[in-house]
Amino acid sequence: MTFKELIKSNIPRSILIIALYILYAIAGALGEYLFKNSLNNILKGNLNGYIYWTFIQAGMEIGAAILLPIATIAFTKQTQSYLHHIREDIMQHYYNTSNDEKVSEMQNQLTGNLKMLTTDFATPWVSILSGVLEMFISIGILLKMNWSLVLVSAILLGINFLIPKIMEKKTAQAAKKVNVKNEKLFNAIEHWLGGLQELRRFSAYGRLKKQLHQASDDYVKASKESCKYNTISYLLNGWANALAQAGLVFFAGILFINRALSFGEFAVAGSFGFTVFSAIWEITSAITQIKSTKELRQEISELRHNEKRPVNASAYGVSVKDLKTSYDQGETISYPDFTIKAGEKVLLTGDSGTGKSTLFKVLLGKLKAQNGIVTYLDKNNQPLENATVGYLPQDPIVFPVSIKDNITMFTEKLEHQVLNVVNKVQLSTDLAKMPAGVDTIVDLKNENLSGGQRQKVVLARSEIHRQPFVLMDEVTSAIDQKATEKIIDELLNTDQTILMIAHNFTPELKAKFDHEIKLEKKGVPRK
Ligand SMILES: Nc1ncnc2c1ncn2[C@@H]1O[C@H](COP(=O)(O)OP(=O)(O)OP(=O)(O)O)[C@@H](O)[C@H]1O
Repeated sequence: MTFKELIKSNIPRSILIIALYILYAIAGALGEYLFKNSLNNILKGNLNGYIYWTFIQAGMEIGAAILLPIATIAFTKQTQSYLHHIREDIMQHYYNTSNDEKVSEMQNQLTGNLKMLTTDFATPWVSILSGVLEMFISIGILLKMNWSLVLVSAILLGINFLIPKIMEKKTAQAAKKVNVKNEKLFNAIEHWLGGLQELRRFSAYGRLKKQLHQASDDYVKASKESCKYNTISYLLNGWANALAQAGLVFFAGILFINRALSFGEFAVAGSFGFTVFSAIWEITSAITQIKSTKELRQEISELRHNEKRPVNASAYGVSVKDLKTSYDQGETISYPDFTIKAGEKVLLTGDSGTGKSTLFKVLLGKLKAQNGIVTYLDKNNQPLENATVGYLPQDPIVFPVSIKDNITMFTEKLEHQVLNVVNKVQLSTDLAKMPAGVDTIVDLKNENLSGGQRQKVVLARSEIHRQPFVLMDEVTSAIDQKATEKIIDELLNTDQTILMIAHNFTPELKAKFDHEIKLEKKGVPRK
């Protein structure tokens, strides 16, 4: 996120915003400057002149007061539509990355971080824009009155610019810490509130409270620290600014005594000094705020740098040789060599913890093999590079749309096959009990589908999309024995290649598969 990008996101609106701020600054400055004429007319005892200039001045001030909110609304619109694009890019990024378990990180990026960008990046730019304009116009007016006023202002300004440097690093570090703690808080909410029912069942409110308390405490502490450094920075800037204003008024007074300024000019010089230094204060505070978001902006721009999701060919089979994997600080798991040819139906069995799910992670490219070769095969069982395989997890993922859409995944041309696949996965009897049938909307909150029904929906989805090679992780674990047997018969009757993890299958059911890969504990695999 850069200012240039923000401007470029809608150039005509950007021009309008800049024009509105220029007009606002001119109207405001003229209003102040013309006060000089009112004062000089009072000193001369000219009432008509005084009234005339006072009305002109008031007109200018009213104009400025109307222009500012219009400019602010236009700028807010610009920022929000730009953030909308960023939000879309971030969504695209998470859609494209293969690692799915990042809900809390995504939430943090889409809510907390974008909010932070609005308050600490976009809004300060308004202060900079209006501040710079006010400063230049005021300096121009001071120059018109007496060049030495500008010289003294410049020296005082230099000092004012240097002051914020003292706190810059601290405020940036503190902002980064707030971001880290915010993500941790989101993580805690996701992980602990996700299991609320279970915690209730075991009366574990104390533990829930402790976990969330800790995470929110850390976040509050980091926010407080960030606020503390921002306040110190604000105070330092403010003090330097107040001193500079007093210095300029003092110098204008000397010029008045030496008759280098009229009384009216002396009076408004102070007010222009105030405008210049207030503008500087606003600008420096805004710059500090913007700089504090540097790392955050870098992180977001990396997220926005979306690479296209590669479209890989579909695998029809796989060959595994000398495969070993291990997790950090975990045991090494060795796998037997095996080949699954196109169209074969293979069962993957083994006790808990023998590495069945880990093998799936390697085949899906989510986990790197420590040793060995995994070769995907095409239709003719020839090696294939960078191929994709389908995957059905044990916990079926359904969306809050109709059962039909959950099966077709919004591909209209597949709709005519829905009833056929619904029969194959034994979902028809379940649908018969639902008044809306396949048009029943899946209610994730009230769970209107049972675990077994959800598994059937996901199996139907896989069946209708016909991925040539699918890894299935206990996909019938919640379905009754009779229906499971019928579903397996249907699955085995297709030309799909299937590698299925299953527990507790009867010997008769197992015998229907082409072969079985049995994993054993302690890295002693047996085929
Ligand atoms: N993310 C992880 N980090 C560290 N160790 C892990 C991780 N995931 C799994 N393991 C370990 O790897 C081993 C194999 O686990 P895996 O989940 O592959 O077994 P599994 O055969 O699928 O078990 P189950 O039948 O219970 O699902 C286990 O010892 C497990 O503790």
